[in-house]
Amino acid sequence: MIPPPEDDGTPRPAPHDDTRPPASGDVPPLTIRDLTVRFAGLTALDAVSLTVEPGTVHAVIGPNGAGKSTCFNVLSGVYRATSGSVRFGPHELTGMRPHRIAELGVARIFQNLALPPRATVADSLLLGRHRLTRAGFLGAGLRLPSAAREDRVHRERVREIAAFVGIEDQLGLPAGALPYGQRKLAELARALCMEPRLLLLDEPVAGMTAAERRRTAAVIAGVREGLGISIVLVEHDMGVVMRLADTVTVLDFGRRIASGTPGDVQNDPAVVRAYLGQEAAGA
Ligand SMILES: Nc1ncnc2c1ncn2[C@@H]1O[C@H](COP(=O)(O)OP(=O)(O)OP(=O)(O)O)[C@@H](O)[C@H]1O
Repeated sequence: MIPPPEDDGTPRPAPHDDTRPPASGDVPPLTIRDLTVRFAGLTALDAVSLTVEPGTVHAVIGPNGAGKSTCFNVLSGVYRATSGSVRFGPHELTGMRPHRIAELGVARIFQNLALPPRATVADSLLLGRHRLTRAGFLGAGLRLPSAAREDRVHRERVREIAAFVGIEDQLGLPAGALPYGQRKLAELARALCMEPRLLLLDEPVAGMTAAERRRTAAVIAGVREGLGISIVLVEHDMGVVMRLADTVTVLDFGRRIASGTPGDVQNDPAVVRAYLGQEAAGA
């Protein structure tokens, strides 16, 4: 059972059960080489390279329009690369369909809310476990004892993950009835229900209150430390980036302009110029 996280502490997930693949130790590097994406004359990503080491948090930051979402869309199979390569261990992800990428253990949460609003949070989280279900449609339909047993195990795991994220009391509610911040936490929980090896987080704290931001950051830190999975984080909140990231890659106009520890990139003159340029443009 996962203990509910302390508000100011780092939550820790439970040990593995037999319905999910071991994450830690089974996480390959994500290697992006010379990734280029063009849209009708506009180069959204220009020969970007980066490596996400197993079990680390790698933040991708940059001013508006820098190419962060485009990068995520290629990683999750939504966009096709014009050229370059994205490897997750032995698998080349470019050209793969989104569901095949998901089957490799790559889970994404979106910038905008994506949970079905009328389904209960519990049902949405159970759907996240679809890839791990062995009984299949027929076994579940025939109410075989093995299917019932498996269903119980999955429901228990959903409850553990919900408690870990701090939404256990909301499991019976429709997702649409939850306040915005809790809905985003429910999305994070759904992604964790896939037992991913690589988690793509697209602005996970955008629109949240300060307390929800702290909670989400603690959950993400707990996921990294407890499960050992890799996380790619796109986030505008620099406090969250600085707290969570092991490595930061900075994009500007589709190009990688810096990469290193949070401390390194924070003081990099090219990064300061890129962000000052954005402020000047917005002024
Ligand atoms: N489907 C598309 N068709 C045409 N242009 C696109 C498409 N998707 C992104 N772009 C363009 O690619 C560039 C990079 O956009 P992208 O959304 O990746 O930036 P971003 O760093 O995620 O920005 P933000 O922080 O505002 O979300 C922008 O100029 C954008 O207009």
